[in-house]
Amino acid sequence: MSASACGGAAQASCPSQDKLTANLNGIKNKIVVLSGKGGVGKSTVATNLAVGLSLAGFNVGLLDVDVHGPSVPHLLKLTGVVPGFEDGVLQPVPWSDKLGVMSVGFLVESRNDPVIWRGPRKTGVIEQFMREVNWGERDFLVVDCPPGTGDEPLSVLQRLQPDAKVVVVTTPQQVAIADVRRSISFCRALGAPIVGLVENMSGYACPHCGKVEELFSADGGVDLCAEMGVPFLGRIPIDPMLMRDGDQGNPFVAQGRANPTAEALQAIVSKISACAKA
Ligand SMILES: Nc1ncnc2c1ncn2[C@@H]1O[C@H](COP(=O)(O)OP(=O)(O)OP(=O)(O)O)[C@@H](O)[C@H]1O
Repeated sequence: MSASACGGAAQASCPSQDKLTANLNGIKNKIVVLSGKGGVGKSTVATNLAVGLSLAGFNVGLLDVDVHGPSVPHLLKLTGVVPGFEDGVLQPVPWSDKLGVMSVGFLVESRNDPVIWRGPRKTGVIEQFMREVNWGERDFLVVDCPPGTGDEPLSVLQRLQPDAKVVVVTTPQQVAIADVRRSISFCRALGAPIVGLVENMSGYACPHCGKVEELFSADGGVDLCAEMGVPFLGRIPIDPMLMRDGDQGNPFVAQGRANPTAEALQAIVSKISACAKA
């Protein structure tokens, strides 16, 4: 089976869903970043994708629905920010004039408090995000999901239908691949088209010379794409600068570096923007 990015079947929406998604009507392209496995770099990919698209001139929203570990505020140096609330709707927090951000992390009072919410509460928060954030006119909404195929990705994909597309993130190891295979089946069961798969932490980028060395098994993501007919979007190496930038709240793609990691991220941004509805 061969695969190309951008594909996707439209599905009929229902009136109650139309009401729930009214504040999403001005968004041309919805990209959901997910993975069956935790810690593979979903937030890193989602944040750099959103920033990269905004730097390419697109008007972008970034929505973080990881209720248990919302990391987007930290990755963009926006921790402690309280979003505005006007006319009954939340206002995205501006990172720049081209990128607005909303995260469940903005609504949790303390960064040290655990979020102990059962499924319906989590689903309710996600539906509130869908319904009550004034996204306005955007070229893209990038959604960072928590790991797995549970309530949060299910709610997001159901609410964003019929036109959400998915970017799946994995690492090369078989233990991640097995979970990510389930994510692909999950998307297919929901009728959500997959733009492609990113193999993150694929090899190691030397901080001195930039050369990428294979560390563990390679090509797990490529093989999975071939097996399941999913487009391959690229490999991002383990790069200490990518981690350090994230820790410091400086998105890597905005630092103007020229190395294999920057090239890989830029290529992913270009592939996603090539699929954009104008
Ligand atoms: N290619 C990479 N090179 C180096 N560090 C990376 C890379 N990708 C991600 N990281 C680091 O790995 C850690 C986990 O990344 P991230 O939070 O993006 O994963 P996640 O999949 O969103 O996690 P979770 O499942 O907890 O939501 C972070 O410290 C991040 O900086």
